[in-house]
Amino acid sequence: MSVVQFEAVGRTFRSGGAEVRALAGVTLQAERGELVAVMGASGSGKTTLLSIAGGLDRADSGRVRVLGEDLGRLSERRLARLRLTAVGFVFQELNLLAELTLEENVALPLEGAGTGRHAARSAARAALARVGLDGTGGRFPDEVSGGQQQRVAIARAVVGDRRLVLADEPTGSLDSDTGAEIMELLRQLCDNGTTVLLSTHNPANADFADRVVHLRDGTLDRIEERAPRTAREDVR
Ligand SMILES: Nc1ncnc2c1ncn2[C@@H]1O[C@H](COP(=O)(O)OP(=O)(O)OP(=O)(O)O)[C@@H](O)[C@H]1O
Repeated sequence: MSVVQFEAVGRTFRSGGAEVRALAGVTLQAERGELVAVMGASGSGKTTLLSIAGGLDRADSGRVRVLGEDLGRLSERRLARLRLTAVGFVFQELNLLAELTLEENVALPLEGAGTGRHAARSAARAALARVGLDGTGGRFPDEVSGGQQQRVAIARAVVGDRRLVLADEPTGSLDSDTGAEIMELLRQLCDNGTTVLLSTHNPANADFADRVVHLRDGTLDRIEERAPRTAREDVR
């Protein structure tokens, strides 16, 4: 079973009298442990694709399956549940809450999904350890670097073993060395079984991908299969 499967997916926005076809007949898939990079010029449909994969927006044609669920058939309530339990989001803007500690920030999605406070905090500490921030849970976002803040955002996306991470330009606000460290981390998560769908303008990020999907004006231009930079031998 693919983690994400798009079959001829379309999405058209209407604002005023104008219509914008953000996606037109896009077919792609991502399997367990794969990092799939979505590339394309500004406005080519990358964010729309990620939003639909994460159930934040709905396709208006075609079929989208996530972890075997046909998103078009899910009620808003079940879609929200899937978002809370199986899917994590990472954005260019970190969206960490300044008044909460790192551990509290990471625990938030679990607490939102109904996990008790103690279990959520303990899962948050485990997620922080997975991103190389063991022991930093009591600090506040403004006490750590931008790269560390992005690691916290990734911990928040994977906490509780979410199987799909949707990352929209996650290195966009970082310098290139820190960006490469974040890509190494995403690659490592994939090698341990997470699936990452990443939108990026940066060809260096695509070097970490198993597959690169090129969008042009909402259509699939081509798909490249890649041998990713990190060795795959350590796949569990
Ligand atoms: N809510 C919306 N209402 C109207 N048009 C929209 C909406 N969301 C996206 N669009 C349009 O759909 C097209 C695709 O947008 P999208 O944000 O998916 O592109 P993108 O590849 O992510 O761009 P960028 O790299 O600049 O983030 C654009 O023409 C955009 O203006």
